[in-house]
Amino acid sequence: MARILDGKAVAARLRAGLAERVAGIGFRPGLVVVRVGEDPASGVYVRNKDRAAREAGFESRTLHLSEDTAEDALLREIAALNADPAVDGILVQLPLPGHIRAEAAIAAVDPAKDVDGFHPINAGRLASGLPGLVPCTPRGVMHLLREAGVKLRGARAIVLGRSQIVGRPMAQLLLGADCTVTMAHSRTDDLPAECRRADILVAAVGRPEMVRGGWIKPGATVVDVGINRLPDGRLVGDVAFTEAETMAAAITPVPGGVGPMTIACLLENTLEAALARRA
Ligand SMILES: Nc1nc(=O)c2c([nH]1)NC[C@@H]1CN(c3ccc(C(=O)N[C@@H](CCC(=O)O)C(=O)O)cc3)C=[N+]21
Repeated sequence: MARILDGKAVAARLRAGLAERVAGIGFRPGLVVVRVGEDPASGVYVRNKDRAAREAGFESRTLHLSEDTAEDALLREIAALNADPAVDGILVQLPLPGHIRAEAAIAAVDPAKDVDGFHPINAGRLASGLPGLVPCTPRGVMHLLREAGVKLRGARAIVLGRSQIVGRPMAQLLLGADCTVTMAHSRTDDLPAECRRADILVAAVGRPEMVRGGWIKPGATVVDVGINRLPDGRLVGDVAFTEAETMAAAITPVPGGVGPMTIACLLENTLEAALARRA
């Protein structure tokens, strides 16, 4: 039976460490989450992030704009936050309403305040092996793998999903840690066979319980980034957990796995951005 990688506990330790560092720097790093409209899933995330930020001594606020906000009005709000010296981190909550181009909003954020790490400048830095702000979820996954003592150098890793937000930066970080990385996606031939070769499997596809027990190499480490709400209200990942845990050596649960790490890394990025801007 697999060891459970307790993201909730690791995230709590990470946040406690950040709180200690913040207490020693003489100012409160400022984080602003920009939320447009009423996407219900975003509500939970924004509240959790706000509480975590305050508990760790950050200044945190949400700029909540109405659903019908025009794109150029949103870009002006972002420009004002870029110019505000008290703001160290800006996160534009996704998804945005359909009439706003997400790429335009992301590109409008000052790369030095881009604590999501989604700006093309930061994505390019990561792909080039240069320092920059790294997306929170992949960063959180790397923390979890290191904390769990998972051997990375030379290991075969597979990333399911090629999103800008998780899959691509995840593959870059694993590559940077000397894994042999496969990026798989909806068009990959014989996905189960690809998965069975992997010592480390990271699932980030957003399809409930798609990864079955038989896809997992015995003894592998399984990281489940998916958070899917089923019609019956249950929260499940992209991995069929009860099947997978009989095959894997270590596995992250949903909830309580990667999600809490994402929030802790948002704070870590905000502190990093705050210190870098003042250096
Ligand atoms: N610009 C932007 N950046 C994001 O990072 C971003 C975003 N937009 N839009 C929405 C998604 C979603 N997301 C989550 C983060 C943490 C949990 C989390 O902490 N989940 C807990 C609780 C889950 C629950 O009970 O609902 C867990 O997995 O244990 C969930 C979801 C960040 N996102």
